[in-house]
Amino acid sequence: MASWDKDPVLRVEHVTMRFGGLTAVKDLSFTAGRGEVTALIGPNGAGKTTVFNCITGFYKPTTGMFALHHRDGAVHLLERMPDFRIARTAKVARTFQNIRLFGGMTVLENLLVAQHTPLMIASGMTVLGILGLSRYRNAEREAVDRARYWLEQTRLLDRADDPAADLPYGDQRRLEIARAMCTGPELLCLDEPAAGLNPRESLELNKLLLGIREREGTSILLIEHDMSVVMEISDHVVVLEYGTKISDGTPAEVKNDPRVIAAYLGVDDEEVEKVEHQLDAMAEDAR
Ligand SMILES: Nc1ncnc2c1ncn2[C@@H]1O[C@H](COP(=O)(O)OP(=O)(O)OP(=O)(O)O)[C@@H](O)[C@H]1O
Repeated sequence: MASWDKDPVLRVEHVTMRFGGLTAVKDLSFTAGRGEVTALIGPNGAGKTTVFNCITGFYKPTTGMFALHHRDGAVHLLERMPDFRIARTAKVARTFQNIRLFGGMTVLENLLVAQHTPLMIASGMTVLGILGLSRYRNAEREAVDRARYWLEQTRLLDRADDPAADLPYGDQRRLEIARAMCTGPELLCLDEPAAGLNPRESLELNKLLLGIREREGTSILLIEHDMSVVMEISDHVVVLEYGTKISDGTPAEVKNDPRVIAAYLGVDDEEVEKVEHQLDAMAEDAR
């Protein structure tokens, strides 16, 4: 049994998402393992972002289930929860394909805003609480410490007081990851984190993500077009094409799967069908 099936953090079961007449995701099932990096890959328009948008509550799937398993055994059915509860209760954090920071706020402020909810809870939701309660002051100190920790991990500490919009592109991408990590997620969803990075920044991103997996034990689900990132850091790769899963396995298994090769080489549909027939015949022979 694959490691991701033994101890899953996320189980996606028979998910279909339709937009009017267009089926963006078709009967998709896969599992993401706890403490592992799972990559969701596929050509443009394959349905990857739609899956992310369903996981984080931006869309509700037409049918199907997303079960998020916490370490304490609690299971959250994401498709039944509003998006703020997916973030707060199920503890799923995400970054976006296009960076969405508060550009006018400082780098540090971006990380403190991300921790707004625990701070408000500590205040008892009252102004007096904010002014007087030691509980609030402790929570505030913890929020600053956590922000500082993630600024160190992402090598952004020296830019803490600069407006986020002033950071170079690669730094902004790392800040987005720091912001998501400040919420203490069970599952971190990253939408094309390597997009627009140069090779050096890409290597640095790999190190950061592997560090998050090793040190924090955070499970990561990743959409990525950069195959050097996918092959280097993933434990498990799921491949979509036209909304359907065409392959699912370790990076080495997926890389050598003729269906994946065909999908990525952009051969015409007839050719893909031919390869599929060959594969089916081989599977038949093997039985
Ligand atoms: N809100 C929407 N309304 C209608 N169609 C949509 C919507 N969102 C996505 N789609 C369609 O669903 C399909 C899958 O899109 P999606 O963005 O999920 O693909 P993707 O694999 O993330 O692509 P890319 O790699 O280019 O980001 C596409 O045909 C897209 O046009």
